[in-house]
Order: sequence, then structure tokens, then C-alpha cells
Amino acid sequence: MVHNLSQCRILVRKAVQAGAKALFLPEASDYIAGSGQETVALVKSVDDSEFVQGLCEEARRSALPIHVGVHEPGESPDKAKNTLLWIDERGSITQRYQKLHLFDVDIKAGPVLKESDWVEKGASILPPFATAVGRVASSICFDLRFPEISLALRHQGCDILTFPSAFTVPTGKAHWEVLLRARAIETQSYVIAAAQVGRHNEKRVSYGHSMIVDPWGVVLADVGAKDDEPEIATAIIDHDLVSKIRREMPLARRT
Ligand SMILES: O=C(O)CNC(=O)[C@H](CS)NC(=O)CCC(=O)C(=O)O
Repeated sequence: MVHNLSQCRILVRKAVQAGAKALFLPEASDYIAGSGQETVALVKSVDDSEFVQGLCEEARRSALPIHVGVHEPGESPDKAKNTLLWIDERGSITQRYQKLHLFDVDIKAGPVLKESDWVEKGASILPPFATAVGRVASSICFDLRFPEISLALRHQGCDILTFPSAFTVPTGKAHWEVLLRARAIETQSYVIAAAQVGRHNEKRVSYGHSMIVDPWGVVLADVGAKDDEPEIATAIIDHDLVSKIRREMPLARRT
């Protein structure tokens, strides 16, 4: 966690240097453990988490809002929550989303993971919220495969869909970019997908390729899969482009 905080501080510095108005970090940025038990053993409340408190301090000091995935204690002591926090430019946590779809898969060529063994699933989507870069909608990783969440968030008025992730390598190679582009195209929204990259432990490697996609489906940035130094991608969120695309090809349910 201490190491991850120092990596995130590098990203904060890069974002400030780039003149970013917000920083989007991956799912589970606090840690990825070697097992479900270890994930639960390490879990801390945001008040007790050096990682979260450190990021709040960074956000405040740099006046930079930060969207970040972390673990929080579950209702039951043998489970954690997989959540996203929005830390505003004053360093306060103002929004929270709990992952709705848990990654329970058994794929012969890998991966085999049962997230529900150690994570409690969320019960509701978080309505899009206003930020300096537009109305942001939060979903996490495996949620990406369930387009109805993205469509619901679109109908609730999002400009930007976010998918902080730690995708596996085989599924990432096969599906990551096409899923992100599909969600951007069908919701006519920007997609910001910060992704973990590289080896976490002997069992887990993440695919990387953090991406920003525009509402026409164009990949504006792809960070790739190098894992030597934490890297950011930047893009300008063009709200005129969002309006133009939605006006020229109306797709959203009219209410
Ligand atoms: O384990 C943690 O602490 C953090 N959580 C994750 O890494 C989660 C659950 S194992 N990963 C995914 O949802 C990958 C989805 C994916 O790869 C796909 O949909 O193909």
C-alpha cells in the first residue's frame, strides 16, 4: 500500500504537470493481494487507510480531483467491498460506487477467479455526478461487460463513462478495446479506462492498455503495457463533440 501510494503520487505529479483537471486511477489501486483471504485481511476503512488519506492529501494539495478504486470493509467480516471513490479538489470523498458485477469465471485457458468469494457486490448504480470535466459515471472493470449499466448512466445524463480496471491478460487481449469502444459508441460518451498493468504476484498479471475513447469510438490514447514506470494518458473532453454526435445521430431513449 505504501508502494502503491508512492506510485500514485508520481501519477498525481504527472497529471498536474500536464494541466489535467482530474485524475482517474485504476480499480483496486490500494493493493491486489495474492488471495481472497489476504484481500480481506488487508482491508481498511477509508479513515484508517494510509493509501486513501494520502491521496486525499494529494488531491487537496494539488487541487486535483481523483477518481480511484479501493477496497473497503464489507458488512460481513469475511468480505471486502470493491469500491470507487471520488475525492474532490478539497480532498474530501464526495462520491462512492460499489462494484455491481463480480468477476466469477472459470475459463480453461485462464483465468479462473471467483471474486464473490471475497467481495460483496453492490446494489445500485451511482447517478452521474458533476465535475470540472463533465458529468462522470462510475463503473468497475467486469461491469464493462454489462451494457445496460452504461445505457442507464447515459439516460441519467453522463458525459463520461469510467471503467477503472485490472483486466486479465487473455480477456484483455480478446475484448478490452472493443468493449470500451462499444460502450463509447452506443452511449455517445467519452470513456476513460484506467487499468492496472504488469505482474502483481505469482498468480495475477494485468493487461494494462489504459485508454481514453471519444464518443465517436476513436481511441484518443492507449498507454500500452509497459510496466516500468506509472504512466498517464491525457485527453481534452470536448463537450461540443458530445452534443454534436448526439444531435446528428440521436440514440438515447427520449423521455
Ligand atoms: O482482486 C482485486 O483486488 C481487484 N479486483 C479485480 O482485479 C477484479 C476482480 S478479480 N478483476 C476483474 O474484474 C477483471 C475482469 C476481466 O478481466 C474481464 O472482464 O475480462
